[in-house]
Amino acid sequence: MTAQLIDGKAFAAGLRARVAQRTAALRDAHGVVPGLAVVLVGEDPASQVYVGSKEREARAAGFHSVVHRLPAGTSEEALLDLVATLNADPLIHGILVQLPLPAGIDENRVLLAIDPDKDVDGFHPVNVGRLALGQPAPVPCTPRGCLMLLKETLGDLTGREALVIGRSAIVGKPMALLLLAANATVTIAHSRTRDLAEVCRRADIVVVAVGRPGFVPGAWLKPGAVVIDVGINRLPPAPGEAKGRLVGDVDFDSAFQVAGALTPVPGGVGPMTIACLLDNTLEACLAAKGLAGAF
Ligand SMILES: Nc1nc(=O)c2c([nH]1)NC[C@@H]1CN(c3ccc(C(=O)N[C@@H](CCC(=O)O)C(=O)O)cc3)C=[N+]21
Repeated sequence: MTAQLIDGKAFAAGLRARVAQRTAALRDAHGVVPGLAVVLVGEDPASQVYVGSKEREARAAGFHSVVHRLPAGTSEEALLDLVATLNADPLIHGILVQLPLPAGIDENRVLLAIDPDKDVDGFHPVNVGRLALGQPAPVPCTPRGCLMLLKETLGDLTGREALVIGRSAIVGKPMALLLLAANATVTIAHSRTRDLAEVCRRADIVVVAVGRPGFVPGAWLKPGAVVIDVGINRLPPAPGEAKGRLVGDVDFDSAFQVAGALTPVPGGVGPMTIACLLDNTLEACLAAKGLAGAF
């Protein structure tokens, strides 16, 4: 038997529709419109595509959506000034500074400058701390989307053996905390882990976020495992192709033969990230207006 495909694209469309519905109800009842500001520094083509999608989908949900496109040579001070302006703007409830930032800009300093209440990425140290402590906080969009897909596929995660491969601040670490909060037994593996194939074979849930095409082969998986592929890797174009194919960190064809369920790339985790960003922005808006839980 081959794996069930986990349709992140369809799940994300449903989540966006619910956000749009709640946004319309909020506007009709209170005249309040969630505002999202996205800041993009430089001209990285992949970042341009993601930021374009965020802007389009925020508009489609009925948000006030603003994108600030700054040249690659922008100074750290100018970026910090923009963040301060957005922090003070009453029409903006969510601020996202697209990462990575160009060399020469201190990412940590910029993330620290964002008002934690407007930090819809959940990257501010205060929100990282809140997540670690189990306090309410905006949760990073990608791991949050992964958790939704896991719960949709498996239901209760209590007692499941979960393996997170990758220990980044934006995916691996928060993913492990979310799985722990959901009562899974969590292992975090990384580039120094010994015998990863053997560690992987024990896992009921595998979340892969390492940024290497096809890193996890089907042979590493426990038959029936649920596999979430966070990787988005653009392969070099094959002869006759204009653009290379997009592939994940999991070797799809071999994993498809062994896994119980598997997210595709594209159409898996990526669309969930943006849908969760919209949901986090709506929640930040509701909290700012004292309306949390009302819509
Ligand atoms: N502050 C910050 N927050 C982020 O959330 C953030 C960021 N910086 N920097 C870059 C990464 C990457 N990211 C993606 C979002 C959507 C897709 C997505 O929708 N992908 C589609 C395909 C897109 C395509 O065709 O290129 C899919 O997987 O189906 C991918 C990647 C958000 N990021």
